[in-house]
Amino acid sequence: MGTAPTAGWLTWDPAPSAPTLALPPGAVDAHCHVFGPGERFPFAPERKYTPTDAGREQLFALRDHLGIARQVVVQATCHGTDNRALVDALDAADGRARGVAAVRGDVTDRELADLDRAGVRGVRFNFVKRLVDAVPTDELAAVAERIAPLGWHVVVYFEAADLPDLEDFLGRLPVPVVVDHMGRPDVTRDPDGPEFTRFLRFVDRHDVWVKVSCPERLSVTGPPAVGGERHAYADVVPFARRVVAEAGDRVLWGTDWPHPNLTDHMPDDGLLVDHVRHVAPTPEDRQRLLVDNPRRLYWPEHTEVAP
Ligand SMILES: O=C(O)/C=C(\C=C(/O)C(=O)O)C(=O)O
Repeated sequence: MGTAPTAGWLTWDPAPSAPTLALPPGAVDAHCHVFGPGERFPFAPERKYTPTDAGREQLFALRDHLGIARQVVVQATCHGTDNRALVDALDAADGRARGVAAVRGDVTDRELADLDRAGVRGVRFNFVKRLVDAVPTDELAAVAERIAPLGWHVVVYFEAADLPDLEDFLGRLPVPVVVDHMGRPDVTRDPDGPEFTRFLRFVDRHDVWVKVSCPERLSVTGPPAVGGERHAYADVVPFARRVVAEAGDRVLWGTDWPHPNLTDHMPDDGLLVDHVRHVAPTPEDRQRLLVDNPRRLYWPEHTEVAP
């Protein structure tokens, strides 16, 4: 695979609007990535897409533009298990970022210790077939056993149809589990229907954490018309509202910047912040979603909200 971006790649919005929602002090973007830059941090040979560069400087600029205090940088599959770009961003963030890395079963204890020192607090198990080749679950289980003493957790990314085959395995992991993008529900179905109810039953049974992120990936109705009112992705809201209502002390939110692999539009990150108003309608909901929950998971040493 060459170094040119994947054909038709939609790159991130260099000039997002200013949110109209003022975020609470200490708000955390709990799901974002860095891509390269490729000349410093080459993309993995085994990757299934090649993005445009999206480096730490742009990531931090977005943080400041949106009124966010801290970020959780999640290793993207385009970098495979080469976590150097992630660690570089953590090193430059002056304590305002934590990381979720990608590792295989042959990771050494020294490598895990170095990642922990850099600010990594979890590993990501990606089950989305268009992104990665499958890793044997016994290898993943062994990784989970080895990160447990570090106090880390596992972030998982899967399609809704994969849940029946994964829930027993995920439920047995000896560490907290965090699900990306609500497990990618089909938002054309009933948010109170059997599919999403099964997901929330899994969340409840195993105290699973859930990111109410990526409405732009899940929505069928899409963003507002240009110049329209700023209520975007209305079809995703009932699903996210259920998660906030039923697992409010284990929900997280993130921008998913720089938004890899979108095909029909690139979201305005300012709109994604405003979308939170509809997902977490009260200030108490937003305090848990944006400040208290991510602090408990990523900055437990902070007893007070640091500015
Ligand atoms: O950024 C996301 O969380 C979603 C996607 C990509 C990845 O997670 C990744 O490459 O690591 C996707 O749906 O293509």
